[in-house]
Amino acid sequence: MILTSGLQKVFCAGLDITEFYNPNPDRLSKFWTTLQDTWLSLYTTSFPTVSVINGHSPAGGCLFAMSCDYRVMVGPNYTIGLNETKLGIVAPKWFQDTMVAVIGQRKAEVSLTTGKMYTTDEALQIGLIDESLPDANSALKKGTQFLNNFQKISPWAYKMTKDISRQPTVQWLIDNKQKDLDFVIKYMQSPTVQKNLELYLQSLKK
Ligand SMILES: CCCCCCCC/C=C\C=C\CC(=O)SCCNC(=O)CCNC(=O)[C@H](O)C(C)(C)COP(=O)(O)OP(=O)(O)OC[C@H]1O[C@@H](n2cnc3c(N)ncnc32)[C@H](O)[C@@H]1OP(=O)(O)O
Repeated sequence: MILTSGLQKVFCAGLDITEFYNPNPDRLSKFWTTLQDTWLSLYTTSFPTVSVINGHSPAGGCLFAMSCDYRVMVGPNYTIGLNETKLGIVAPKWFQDTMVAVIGQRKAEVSLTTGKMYTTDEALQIGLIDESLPDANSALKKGTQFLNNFQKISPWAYKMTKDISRQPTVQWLIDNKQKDLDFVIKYMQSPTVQKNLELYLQSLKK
């Protein structure tokens, strides 16, 4: 499966920040549970996945890209990263662990604490993406070539290998789904977090 965007310059703008601003707890609960379930499904697919990152990919966009098996990004003008600290919020543990699995503990810590958005070249250098291509068509071709590798791999061997590799992060969320949800709902009601989100939303307006 190839995950890509039909938009001109945005792969995924991340989660809809307006869902966190002045949230209705019931609605936020459904929103966050849907996110948890979507991520669990994407991170544990029984088939190979590639993200063809054909535009900017902040926060939740970066999470979805990192959850695929391989990342091909169009360069040099787009950016990718977990920028939550720039919004004055904290990337949840499972977001962080997904990044650690891709780029390693040290680089992930620097990336997460600074909320850095990496250009395509920088992302390639730190291993956040696997390949950089100059346009969307060649990126799609590269992504397809990667998937073709699996024609000669046993689906069972593929899935078991991926499960072993991703199990700790997956299991943590399965075991802590409700705790994670309760924390997000409480956290999003904090006046400080709300103020940070208000300022960030204002900064996005043109
Ligand atoms: C101890 C443990 C703690 C655990 C607590 C857990 C709590 C964590 C919870 C949340 C985690 C959230 C993760 C996220 O994904 S947050 C979202 C992060 N996203 C961003 O920062 C992206 C911001 N957007 C941009 O940078 C740009 O819009 C860009 C994607 C680069 C596209 O640029 P451009 O094409 O120029 O688009 P515009 O700027 O014109 O945007 C158009 C309008 O859309 C609005 N917008 C953009 N992104 C978002 C978004 N993610 N959510 C809501 N709204 C968004 C933007 O304001 C424009 O609005 P308008 O047309 O009204 O002006």
